[in-house]
Amino acid sequence: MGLFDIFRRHKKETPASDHAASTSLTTAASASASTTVAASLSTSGSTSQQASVASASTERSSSVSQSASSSLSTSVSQAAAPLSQSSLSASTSGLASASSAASLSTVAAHQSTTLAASVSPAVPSSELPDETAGQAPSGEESTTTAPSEDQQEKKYDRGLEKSRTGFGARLNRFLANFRHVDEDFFDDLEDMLIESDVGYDMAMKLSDSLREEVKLENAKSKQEVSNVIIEKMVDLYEEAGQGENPDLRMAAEGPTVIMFVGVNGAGKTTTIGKMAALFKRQGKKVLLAAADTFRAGATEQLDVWAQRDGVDIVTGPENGDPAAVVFDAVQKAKREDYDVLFVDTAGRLQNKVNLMNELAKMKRILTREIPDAPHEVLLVLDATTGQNALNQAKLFKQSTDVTGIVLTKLDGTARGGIVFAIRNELHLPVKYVGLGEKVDDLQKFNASDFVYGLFKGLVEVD
Ligand SMILES: Nc1nc2c(ncn2[C@@H]2O[C@H](COP(=O)(O)OP(=O)(O)OP(=O)(O)O)[C@@H](O)[C@H]2O)c(=O)[nH]1
Repeated sequence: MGLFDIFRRHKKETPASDHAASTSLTTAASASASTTVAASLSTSGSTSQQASVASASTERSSSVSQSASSSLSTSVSQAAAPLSQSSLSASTSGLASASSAASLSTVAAHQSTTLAASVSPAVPSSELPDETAGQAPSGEESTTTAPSEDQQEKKYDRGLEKSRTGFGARLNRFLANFRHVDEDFFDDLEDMLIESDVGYDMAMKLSDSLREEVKLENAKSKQEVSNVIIEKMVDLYEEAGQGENPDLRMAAEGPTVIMFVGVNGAGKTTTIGKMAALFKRQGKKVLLAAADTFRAGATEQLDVWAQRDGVDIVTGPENGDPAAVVFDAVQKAKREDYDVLFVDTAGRLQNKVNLMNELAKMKRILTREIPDAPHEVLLVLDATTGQNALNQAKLFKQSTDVTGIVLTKLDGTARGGIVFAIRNELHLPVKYVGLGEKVDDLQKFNASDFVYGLFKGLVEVD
């Protein structure tokens, strides 16, 4: 479907005067994702001291993963504490984080931990302790009442407000200076697109194909040029998305297993909390696996969500073997007929190699226990980190079979162009977007509605 078909469809569905409030959305109820920092996956900034520590930790971890994978049981010995955090540092500024990470976080208790992963029963939210504030999701609403379709639509519209106004304002500024189509026009267009986070590659492709198009369509007025730009963007976006499946792949029978990966602070835990609430509301029996045993407080944070959502959780001791938690969780999911198992993973280990080894180990366990699991490996990316998020995604994609993206904090960025860059450069479907910190702030992603939301008001349709 071309751009103008999308706009005509929306126009037909919605009275023109009411357009602003009505980005017709898919009604996938919500749950959501979220926050913070961007992580730079790189070894840059690491000192030689770190480098040697990092390599020591790599060796250590690979021997651990080998022994653990050959005889996987809940009791696994492993290197617990981080040796060096240089490679996977979480922050929007790679250098800042690399240097803070440069202080070698110590040592590493090479502990042997017998992991008796514990299973917490769900606790009614009325019985939640007050001290959950702070770690807990900030949403106040009950997870059992689904928001109405109308509320959902408004939320989606509000969540995209920044991107829409930011993108629109940039395009408008650009067009305000428009005199005629010449080389300066294309240079400015490329700058504008790169600023909007559509990615260098997409900006160049777009500018190249516009050269032809503007001539062909004989576009002269601002509105004509604007329409051609937007229509071309949508065409390229749709082309790059051929064959993508925007839906979650569910198991034909038995538990569906969904693994969440991504750097610290991208919003994995929050997304799981939101998605668990969503599935619970749909009547599914949901189990969470707290396999981020490395970050202090990560298990507690997920536990708070489990209690709040009224779903069960499998946890292990801090610094314990995450693979053991996964093993216990998948066993429980099979034995007790859970519909969905969500696996939270660490965003940062000693280094990138260790992180990827850990993820691979967890996947092996899941596949051994349920042959087509994990059914999804969702990479959680923080939209506010722009190109940094894209670079992380490339690294994760190289080392893990990522099947889709959850793009969080879309409410916090004025540069929604990242959605174009993800599709164009990664060829991975964005399956859900996080539009806030609350439990209902997760939306199933609909590409044409997103595009409509970005450009409405900028396109004139007959
Ligand atoms: N505004 C906004 N905030 C979000 C969204 N998703 C998550 N957050 C916030 O982002 C912060 C980090 O989220 P987490 O879920 O802890 O991130 P994580 O990836 O699990 O981080 P680690 O547990 O450290 O690996 C929290 O403060 C969330 O409330 C979103 O869609 N919008």
